[in-house]
Amino acid sequence: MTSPENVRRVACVGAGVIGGGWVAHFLARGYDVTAWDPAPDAGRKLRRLVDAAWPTLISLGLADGASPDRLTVTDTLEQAVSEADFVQESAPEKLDLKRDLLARLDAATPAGVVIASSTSGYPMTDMQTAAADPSRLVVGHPFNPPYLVPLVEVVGGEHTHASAVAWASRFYEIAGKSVITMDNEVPGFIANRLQEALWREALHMVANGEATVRDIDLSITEGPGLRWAVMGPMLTFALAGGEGGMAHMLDHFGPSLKSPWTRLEAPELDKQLYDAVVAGCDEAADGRSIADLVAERDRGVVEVLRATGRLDREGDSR
Ligand SMILES: NC(=O)C1=CN([C@@H]2O[C@H](COP(=O)(O)OP(=O)(O)OC[C@H]3O[C@@H](n4cnc5c(N)ncnc54)[C@H](O)[C@@H]3O)[C@@H](O)[C@H]2O)C=CC1
Ligand SMILES: C[N+](C)(C)CC(=O)CC(=O)[O-]
Repeated sequence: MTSPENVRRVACVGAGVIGGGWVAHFLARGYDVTAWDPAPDAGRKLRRLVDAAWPTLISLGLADGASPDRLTVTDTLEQAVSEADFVQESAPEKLDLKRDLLARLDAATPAGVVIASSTSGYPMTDMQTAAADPSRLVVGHPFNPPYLVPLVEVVGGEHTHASAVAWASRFYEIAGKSVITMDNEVPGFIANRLQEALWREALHMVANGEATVRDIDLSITEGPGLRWAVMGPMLTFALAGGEGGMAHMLDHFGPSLKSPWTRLEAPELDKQLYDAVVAGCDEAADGRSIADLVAERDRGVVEVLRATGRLDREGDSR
């Protein structure tokens, strides 16, 4: 098995929003990247995504020798993975598709090479059932866009070997990511479980006419979101306790946790709610295209990373 330090070639299978973002990230980190996606126009879309991200990646600093020319889009899945030192799967979030694809990847990838899935929430135990060698299959859950947002959540399944989880965590670190390695398959991992709780409440408020899509977004970008880029919800709330810190915060506000501030069931995603959320986002976009919004988001994330000193962290360059 190649050590994480000696990885040269990464295969990305599935090259949409997240697979394409992974491709841009690994190219910027100086890897050779092979990519495969069954969609007829996938290669063209992928190169467009990489080209759009590249100026930002240059401004952040590329690894020695990094170049978009080191991307090869292959005609088959087998060609993409046959010489890979690591495989990142980013196909659609459908359990049966992931099961079949991971089994196919396992059959085509050289023995011992770790294969990671970008899944947003399926436990690896449920996805690895059809693979001949499930021991090398891990979840490597990224955040959009993977070339800018550092976090990856790594966890194995029941049949994953601990060494594959450790290998993937180390590799992602060398490749410039911030890694949370999980010992157990917590539903939704950590960050998505938190995000989904917030999202569920947001949908309830839109469905009940309690808040507009714009109100929801402003409530985060002008409020808690500003603090969360600096400190997480725990330390942020510790400061709500003043000199008494978290202990005073819990004494003061802990009992109100029992107040009915939250609705625990997910709302029905019926047509009315669907249409309200889509129309609200169109209105919030205010004529900006998705490409405009991606560029605006990327500029903002880079500024936040700079302002919070995250760009010069140890381990960020290889
Ligand atoms: N979009 C997001 O914000 C995030 C998505 N993810 C996860 O990443 C994965 C991919 O999601 P997206 O990139 O958003 O979806 P997407 O729809 O943008 O891209 C999926 C790509 O997979 C390709 N594809 C279809 N069938 C395939 C197959 N059998 N084998 C390989 N590729 C196939 C499609 O042609 C498409 O290009 C999912 O597991 C998702 O949960 C994880 C973090 C964030
Ligand atoms: C929307 N999503 C559930 C696919 C988001 C993620 O999984 C992570 C992210 O980028 O926020």
